[in-house]
Amino acid sequence: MVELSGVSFGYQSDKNVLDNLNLRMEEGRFYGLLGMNGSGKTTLLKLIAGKLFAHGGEIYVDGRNLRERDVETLQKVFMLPADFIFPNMSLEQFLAIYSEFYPEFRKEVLNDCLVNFEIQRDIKNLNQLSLGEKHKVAFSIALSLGTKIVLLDEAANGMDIPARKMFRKLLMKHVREDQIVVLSTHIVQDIENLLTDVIVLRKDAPVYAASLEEIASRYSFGIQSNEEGVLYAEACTEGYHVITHKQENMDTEVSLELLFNALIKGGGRI
Ligand SMILES: Nc1ncnc2c1ncn2[C@@H]1O[C@H](COP(=O)(O)OP(=O)(O)OP(=O)(O)O)[C@@H](O)[C@H]1O
Repeated sequence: MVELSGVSFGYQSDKNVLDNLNLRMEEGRFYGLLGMNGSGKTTLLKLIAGKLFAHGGEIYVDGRNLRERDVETLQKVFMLPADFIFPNMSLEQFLAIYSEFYPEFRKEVLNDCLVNFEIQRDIKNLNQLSLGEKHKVAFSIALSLGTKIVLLDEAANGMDIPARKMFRKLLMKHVREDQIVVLSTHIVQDIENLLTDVIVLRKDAPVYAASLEEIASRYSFGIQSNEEGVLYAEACTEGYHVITHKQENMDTEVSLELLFNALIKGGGRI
């Protein structure tokens, strides 16, 4: 389990990016991390990965305080940064260095991911791959390291449409029940049908965190001809896409995009 208790962090002393953040992430859950540009998604992932130190509050991974930086705890977490850079070396050389630190590394998972992405296993220089290929290989490595906590920062960026589909399939296939996945993205379609929970960072409002079950039990998502009784509405050709309090006779499939818009500009009713 990952627990953040009153976590604050700012790059400048007079301005916090994250302020008194409380969150809890559990095994077997898949968290979609959403937020506008600059809302602090990457910063949050870096804090959980132990790359940044919280200025206030504490972060616990399986009950161990991340401030201790003990190897056993750090081995449980892997973050794939959005701006990762591969060194000039072969895949084999790279794995020889990385897999050493991650005892749950599984070559079979890596091979399966690469085959499905149609990437040759024998990569002589990781740095000479195309952008999309780099993202496919980096994501394949991230999945194969088998860490308990997998943090993916906009990991499907640079992938074409079939690759994004494969990205979702591989996550479904290879993520274990005891893992926690947190994936930040601006493209909610990348994670719809995959995630179990949503975390939305908002610049001037507290973080919103809820499971999809909770959201579906509280709200109805549907189409109405008017804005009567809605918590949030967006005009569309058929009338309005709306969020209302849970209604028995309304479609309740959660629309992440509508929920996100409601949370960002909906006037605080959700
Ligand atoms: N190294 C840094 N030094 C100073 N400020 C930084 C640094 N990294 C990020 N920031 C600032 O912190 C804020 C949060 O940045 P962060 O990258 O966490 O946001 P984000 O939600 O991941 O954004 P995006 O969706 O654009 O990737 C931004 O205002 C950014 O300018």
